[in-house]
Amino acid sequence: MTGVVLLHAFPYPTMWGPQLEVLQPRYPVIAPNYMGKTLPEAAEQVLREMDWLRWDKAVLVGLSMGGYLSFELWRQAPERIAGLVLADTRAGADNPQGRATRDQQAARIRAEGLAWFPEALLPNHLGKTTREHEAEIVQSAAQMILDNEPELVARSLEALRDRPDSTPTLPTIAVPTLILVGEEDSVTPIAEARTLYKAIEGSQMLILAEAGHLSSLESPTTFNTALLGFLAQVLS
Ligand SMILES: O=C(O)CC1=CCC(=O)O1
Repeated sequence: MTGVVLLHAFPYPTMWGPQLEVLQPRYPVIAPNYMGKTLPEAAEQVLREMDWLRWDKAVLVGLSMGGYLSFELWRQAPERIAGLVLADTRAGADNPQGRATRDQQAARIRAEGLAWFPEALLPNHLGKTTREHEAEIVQSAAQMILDNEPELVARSLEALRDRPDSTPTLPTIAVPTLILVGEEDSVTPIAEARTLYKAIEGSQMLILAEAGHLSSLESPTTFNTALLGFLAQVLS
């Protein structure tokens, strides 16, 4: 059997509500929470869940950190992957400044908890349109951050810091791939999506209007239409 695995962004393990709503009546689908795990550990967790469900393959839908994990899964078990949706993500590793910021943030979370973290993340993670006009989405994203166990957030920052450069992985990807990016994504902007599109042979790419980095939350209708269209192609 082939299912759909939704791989969340950091630190939003419960972000897939709008997608689960449309997918659950149509496809076998899971949305694992891998906060606190390294990417290799998270990949092992996903493969174990697929084994338990007796899925031989899955379409992976990875947003941001979920995209980083999709690359890791492709390296570990390409034979288990039927297709990829890479949303608002990038192939490159952190630069030294990015790694230092992860360390500072992890140390502050361990010292102070998470109360300060939504204000640090959301101005970048949400697009201008959402921040100015969608107070409910802003509030819900903030609550998702606060609902985490602080130590798991700190460990995930270390996992992000330590992820490898996936650029050499891109040309090896040989399954149908859809690349999505919010037009207002300032974290992994359109140029990053184009890099993926150019390096993954046969991939498709779509820019989502009025969405930022968390495009599945910010523009769920457009995101879901693109996702369902892709799944209909791959799983028919
Ligand atoms: O911090 C990054 O590398 C980009 C990012 C934002 C959310 C996420 O999952 O990763």
